[in-house]
Amino acid sequence: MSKQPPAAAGTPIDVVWLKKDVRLHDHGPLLSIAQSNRQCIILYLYEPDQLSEKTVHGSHVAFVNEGLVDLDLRLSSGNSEPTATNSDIQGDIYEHKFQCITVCHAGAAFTLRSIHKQRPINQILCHMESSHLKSFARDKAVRRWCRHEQIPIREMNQTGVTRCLSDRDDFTTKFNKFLGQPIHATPTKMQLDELRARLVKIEGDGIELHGRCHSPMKPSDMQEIASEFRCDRVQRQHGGETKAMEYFRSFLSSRGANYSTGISSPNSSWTTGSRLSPYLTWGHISLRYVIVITKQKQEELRATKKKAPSTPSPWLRSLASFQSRMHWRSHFIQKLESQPSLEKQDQCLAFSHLRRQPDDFNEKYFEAWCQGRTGFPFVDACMRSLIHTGWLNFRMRAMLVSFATYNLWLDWKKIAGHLARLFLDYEPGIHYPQLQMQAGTTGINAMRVYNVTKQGKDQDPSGVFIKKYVPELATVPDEYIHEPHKMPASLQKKCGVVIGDGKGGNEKKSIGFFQTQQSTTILSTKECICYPSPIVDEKITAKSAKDKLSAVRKQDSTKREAEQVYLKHGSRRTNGDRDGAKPKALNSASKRIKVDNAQQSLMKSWSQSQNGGASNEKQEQAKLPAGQTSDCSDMKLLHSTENPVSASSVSKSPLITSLFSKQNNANKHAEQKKKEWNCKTCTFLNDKPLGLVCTMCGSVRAN
Ligand SMILES: Cc1cc2nc3c(=O)[nH]c(=O)nc-3n(C[C@H](O)[C@H](O)[C@H](O)COP(=O)(O)OP(=O)(O)OC[C@H]3O[C@@H](n4cnc5c(N)ncnc54)[C@H](O)[C@@H]3O)c2cc1C
Repeated sequence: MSKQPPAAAGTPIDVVWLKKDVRLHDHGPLLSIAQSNRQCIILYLYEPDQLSEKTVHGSHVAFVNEGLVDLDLRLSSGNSEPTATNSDIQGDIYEHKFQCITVCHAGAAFTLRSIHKQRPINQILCHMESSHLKSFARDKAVRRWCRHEQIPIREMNQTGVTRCLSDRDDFTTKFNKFLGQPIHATPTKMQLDELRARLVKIEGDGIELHGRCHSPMKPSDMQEIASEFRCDRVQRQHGGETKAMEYFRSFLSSRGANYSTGISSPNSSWTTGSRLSPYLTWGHISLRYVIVITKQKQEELRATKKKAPSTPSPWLRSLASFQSRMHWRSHFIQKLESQPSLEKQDQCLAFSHLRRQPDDFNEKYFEAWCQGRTGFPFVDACMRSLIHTGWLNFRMRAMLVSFATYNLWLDWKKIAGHLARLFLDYEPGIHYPQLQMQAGTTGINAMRVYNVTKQGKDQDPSGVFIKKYVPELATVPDEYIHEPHKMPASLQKKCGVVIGDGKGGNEKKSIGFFQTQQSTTILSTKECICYPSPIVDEKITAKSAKDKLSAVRKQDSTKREAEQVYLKHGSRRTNGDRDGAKPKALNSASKRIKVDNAQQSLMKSWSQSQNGGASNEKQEQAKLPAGQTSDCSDMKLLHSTENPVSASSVSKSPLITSLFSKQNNANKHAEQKKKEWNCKTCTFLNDKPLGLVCTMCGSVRAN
């Protein structure tokens, strides 16, 4: 180990600011300081403003802590191999004393300022984060401060998401370019030994840092988290790069073979799914590393297949399917990066009034859903399994959201916090676009209303999953396990389970009764265990919800707005994918976009010829990418009656004739549109031109 002289006070230092990237492999910032000869601090912060988000749960912090201990152990032992196993982490992680990582319970800008006052910062190295609004705000504040102090901040990319992406068409090219860059080498043992010698000794060097933590901070001590969420989950996955690598290895060597066929059922997906999501979210494994190593495995498999083409193997199909999902990850995160307001706002504003009318929110339904006491065994099992483990497969997550937003008619914003706290892998960039997609408010995806009873029968035919997580129903015969309320009273008695509140009461009483109980407690009357009867009629509620959504989807204004959403966010893959954004749902809109683009260029050249080449500001504006207009202004322009082109000035070529007749229709349409007005309160499009109040929400017309 080469010894460095102690830091002279005032020698500038580098700061590696760890965020959601607590790992050693493919870590640009850590490699950069490992290769340098500069003094540095490796900093991790428990940030009060970020912890106070309603989405934070103690299990998230506990998972992060395991990652910190794992990394600290590796840095301090010089054990740089990502395949190394760290048995030390199995002990009480809260006993661990940080050797290499400086951890503080304090805000980012505040801590960096404090360090800089005591030892000038030469540069800050970190990864770019595309997360919720509070983290955007935090990053902006840090960047502002860096600019003011003239401290370079290098934010490296680890997701393949592009900041300030002006055109969604460029996403894939840029993403592939990101993937094509070499994986950052893991620092060698020698580099780590040298790095350790260059770490600033905080107290030893007389540096005082507010909120310094010498050991991981327990979630139970974090006052910023609401007290009921400062706990952990019994059966969650454990954090750390070592664990992440174990999961990845076992996936590629055995578990992943039946990925394609196994991921739909909550029984099989537990093992056939990669289970990498929390590691990817918290940065304990790198996205690029997973994609590249999987690609290598795919190449090996292809080579083997060439040698023995007749040997059947599910591997290639499974890994192709897995790779698509790895790509979707960034595809979804890009949406939030490009439009952070998706956390709070409907992607397609035409749906903003839905589920937000005065009587729409039913607190009892919400509570029953949150606790897994809806009387729909499969829904309840999924919710309770999440409560225990913090993980659920994709299909069942989608089903939970579908049930909440269609059958219970709950606003996706009301359920977002609960699910985020439950998901150990909570990733805002996937969470909000997915929530909206399942709730049907994106405007560009097909409406997916899950029949929860059918899902149960398909994915858990003999009720194994249900009986595991809804033990009240353990004695129910298989033929009734999906609809226990259909059991005759005599059979209920025989099984020792009463469906309803056990008092012969009606549904509502039943919910009230269960709502006060802990989610996993089995309730009992004197003789029997109780399980609620269904809180809603599945078919009736699904139909009513579909009708309401369809009515909005059919409106021309919705379609026009959906076009804008597609331009800004839609997947450009022509075949679409089940879980990805699906242009198919927008076929007509996509066609219209093409025509409109042609119209725009024609209109521009016509107007230029009419105005002697002077540019028409409004039409220039109409050419702006969707993301650069505050609303659908470009589409409004296209349909505006200010079109300077007259029929006589147009050539009679078939293309022009057809476009011109389309333009005439558009003009007629625009006339019609002038009579419609959007409610300022609920955004509902009212078609009564002289109406003084909104038909939907009753607000007084403001325009
Ligand atoms: C309402 C809803 C909310 C969701 N919220 C999250 C979330 O907060 N964090 C999260 O990681 N996933 C989320 N997902 C996507 C998906 O359910 C999980 O990624 C998956 O279940 C994780 O298990 P796995 O690692 O075994 O996935 P695998 O099937 O093995 O997939 C590998 C990786 O690909 C990514 N991925 C898989 N499916 C999707 C998808 N549909 N969209 C985007 N990326 C995907 C994940 O990073 C995952 O780890 C959500 C899905 C829904 C329907």
